[in-house]
This record gives sequence, C-alpha cells and structure tokens, in this order.
Amino acid sequence: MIEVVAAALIRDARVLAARRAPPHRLAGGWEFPGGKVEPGESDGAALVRECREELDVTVEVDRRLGTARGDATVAPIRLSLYAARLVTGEPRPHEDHDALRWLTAAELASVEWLPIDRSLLPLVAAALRVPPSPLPDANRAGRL
Ligand SMILES: Nc1nc2c([nH]c(=O)n2[C@H]2C[C@H](O)[C@@H](COP(=O)(O)OP(=O)(O)OP(=O)(O)O)O2)c(=O)[nH]1
Repeated sequence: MIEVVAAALIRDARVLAARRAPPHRLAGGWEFPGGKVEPGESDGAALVRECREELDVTVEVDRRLGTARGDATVAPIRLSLYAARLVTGEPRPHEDHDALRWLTAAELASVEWLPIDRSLLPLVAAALRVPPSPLPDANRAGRL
C-alpha cells in the first residue's frame, strides 16, 4: 500500500484545488496538494514538505478529515486528507500543477477530481462549513 497525504487548504471558506500538469499520466485531473509519505516521515511532516515543494508555501496541519483507498488493482494507494491552513506564502503552481482554484463548498463538484478524491468531497464540504477556529470564550459567553 502506498501512503499518500493531501492537504485541504482552507481559507475564507474556500479550499485549494490543483490540476495535475502534463506529462503526468493523471494530467488534467484535480487533486489536493500532497504526495507520498517517505519512510520514517510523519503525515504532518510529509504535508509540510510537499506543500513547500509544490506550492512554495508553509502550512499548518490540522485534523484528518478522512481516508480513501484506490482500486488496488489500478493503484494501491491510501490517501489521507487533512485540513490545513496557510501560514506563509501565496500558493503558486510549479512543475506538478498547471492551475489552482479556490473552491467554495458549492463549487467542489465543478472540477474533474481524481477518482480516489471523490469520496472525500462531502467531508471537505463539511469542513468548509465549519469555522476554522473556535470562538473565543468571551464571545461564546456573550451569546449564551
Ligand atoms: N497529492 C495527491 N495525490 C493524489 C491525490 N489523489 C490521488 O489519487 N493521488 C494519487 C496520485 C499519485 O498516483 C499519488 C501521489 O503521488 P505523487 O506523484 O503526488 O507523489 P510525490 O509528490 O511524492 O511524487 P514522486 O516523487 O513519487 O514523483 O496519489 C490527491 O488528492 N493528492
């Protein structure tokens, strides 16, 4: 099983989608930034490394949203998707991608996702509807 991690980078209720560039065999398919976990590497460290390599940004990894498996006869991949946020930098595509889009929950179905990602989209939509950080206690108390 090949362990792959990917980041649902969320900003202002939108998530970043990236389109695979040619000549990759998956060119044209949309995915979440990420890649294979190296031996001895944690999921979080792999995500931070991949986002730096692919997008030239620093990210902070939050909770795992879910996992999905590929058809083992086609691609023995287990994809773990994590919510994440930008710390520094503005994402821009390098060699791996030729387009980036910030999608709202309503726009998630408007791009052609890689097959493994499709089952994870409802989890991403739910994460987009949840505020990224809890309200400060003072605010919460004021609303009770
Ligand atoms: N990054 C990423 N990969 C995905 C997603 N969905 C999906 O099926 N994959 C597949 C595509 C690839 O077969 C595999 C990830 O491999 P990769 O080529 O991105 O890994 P890598 O950056 O470590 O690249 P490499 O050094 O092996 O070339 O997982 C996704 O949302 N994000």
